[in-house]
Amino acid sequence: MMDAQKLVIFGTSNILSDLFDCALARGLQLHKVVPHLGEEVGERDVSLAERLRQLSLHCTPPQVQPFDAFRPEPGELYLLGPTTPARAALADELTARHGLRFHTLVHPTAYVSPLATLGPGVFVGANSVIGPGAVLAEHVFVNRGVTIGHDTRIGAFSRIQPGSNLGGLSSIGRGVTVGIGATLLERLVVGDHAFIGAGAVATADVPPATLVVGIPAKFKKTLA
Ligand SMILES: CC(=O)SCCNC(=O)CCNC(=O)[C@H](O)C(C)(C)COP(=O)(O)OP(=O)(O)OC[C@H]1O[C@@H](n2cnc3c(N)ncnc32)[C@H](O)[C@@H]1OP(=O)(O)O
Repeated sequence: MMDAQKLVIFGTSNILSDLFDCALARGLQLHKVVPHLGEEVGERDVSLAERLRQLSLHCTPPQVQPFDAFRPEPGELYLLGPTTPARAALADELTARHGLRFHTLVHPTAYVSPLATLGPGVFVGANSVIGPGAVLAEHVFVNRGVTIGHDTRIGAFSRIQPGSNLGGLSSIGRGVTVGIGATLLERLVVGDHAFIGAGAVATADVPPATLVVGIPAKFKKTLA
């Protein structure tokens, strides 16, 4: 029998359990978690230790390895743990140190058109649908229950939060966040590092590094 492929996750975030869930649903072995920067656990967050304790009730939890002790081993698959656009620096560091090639992880309940293209490091969560001709650049994070319309392109390190719907023929920049439950009409251009607030309906193009909120989505502030 072939050994299961071994998933290594770099950095932690509140989304870690979704990555565990998806990996298990895909039959991957949870091999290692390699924390990056010190973990900030807010009052309403769940710590890595607690996540691993909960996981150990179901399966063998991954080993936690310090960042500097990590060395690549054969049979490993690599994914980033944090979902903020700031994780671009982590990807760069791992590429520079170890020349890693990142895995593309898709939940088995997601539908990805065979005519779509997913870059390395992309995650697609449960029940999401990626339409034909869609192109997701490296490390795009698609949460649960998202739809991406046909021919829409999404730049590297963008994250699309649960239940949001993106129309077709749009161009979404790099490091963009689409908040939970937002809707973007078709044929839009969203600039790099823009933020579409939760529940917004974007009916027009969004300039780079701009927060828009509401229905229809309006300019709220320029982001640093
Ligand atoms: C599995 C999971 O849990 S995934 C979770 C995913 N989470 C999300 O998608 C959340 C996305 N976050 C948001 O939408 C947030 O509201 C943010 C990031 C836009 C808030 O940004 P901040 O810079 O903190 O804005 P702040 O809270 O200071 O609000 C600024 C103004 O915008 C308003 N505002 C903020 N968010 C929204 C929103 N989504 N819709 C309407 N108005 C909003 C605030 O009421 C405030 O208005 P005011 O100036 O009249 O007082």
